[in-house]
Amino acid sequence: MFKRTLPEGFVVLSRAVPSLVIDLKYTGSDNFVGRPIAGYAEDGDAIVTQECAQALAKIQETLQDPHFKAAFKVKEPKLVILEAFRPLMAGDDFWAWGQSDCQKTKQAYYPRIAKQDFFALGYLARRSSHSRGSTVDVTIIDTANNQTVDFGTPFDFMDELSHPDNQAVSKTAYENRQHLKNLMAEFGFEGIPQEWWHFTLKNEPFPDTYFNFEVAKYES
Ligand SMILES: C[C@@H](N)C(=O)N[C@H](C)C(=O)O
Ligand SMILES: [Zn+2]
Repeated sequence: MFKRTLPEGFVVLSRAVPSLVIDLKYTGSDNFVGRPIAGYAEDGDAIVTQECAQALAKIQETLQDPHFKAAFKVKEPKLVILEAFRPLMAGDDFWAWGQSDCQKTKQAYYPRIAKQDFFALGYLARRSSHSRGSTVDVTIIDTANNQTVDFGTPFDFMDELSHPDNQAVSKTAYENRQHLKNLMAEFGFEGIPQEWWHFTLKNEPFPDTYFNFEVAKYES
């Protein structure tokens, strides 16, 4: 039987750090395009570099610290991975969708901007840092009550309100974003000005390489 293997240096996140919650959005239709994205199998694994997985393990552990539980006002916090490695072919799919006329997700994901502008405004990249394997999109859930921490906007809401430093969100959401940024920074991740959920490992192992293998089920 055919067994898929990952390129050297990459790991399946659910095996490397079983305590994380994995909820990849681009394997299905619950996303800003409204359908699965090219390069993602329905049962695709979250994939990252070894270095990224190690840092995420430490973040998940540190989230259990009373300081962070109090900061986020949660009892049993878990880091949720919404997006991890993204193949280049997905970037091409996003680009083609951005040029198309389909507007079925506009109200939910980009009510105040045109989707053609996502790339210029920095909400989406055709050659994304995700394709280098050390970038993740995250949120936090309290598994004691299944409530997601309030970060002010839904994931992938393409709007100024999602800018981490936007002060038009509630004080709680603004502070939660700052706590998340600090937690991620403690383990080497850096965010971007447009999205509170998007972080790249600064010391990434493949800073100049963009990969194009599928997000599928992998044996190792
Ligand atoms: C689309 C969003 N989840 C994201 O990751 N945006 C950044 C800018 C990217 O595409 O690299
Ligand atoms: Zn991202």
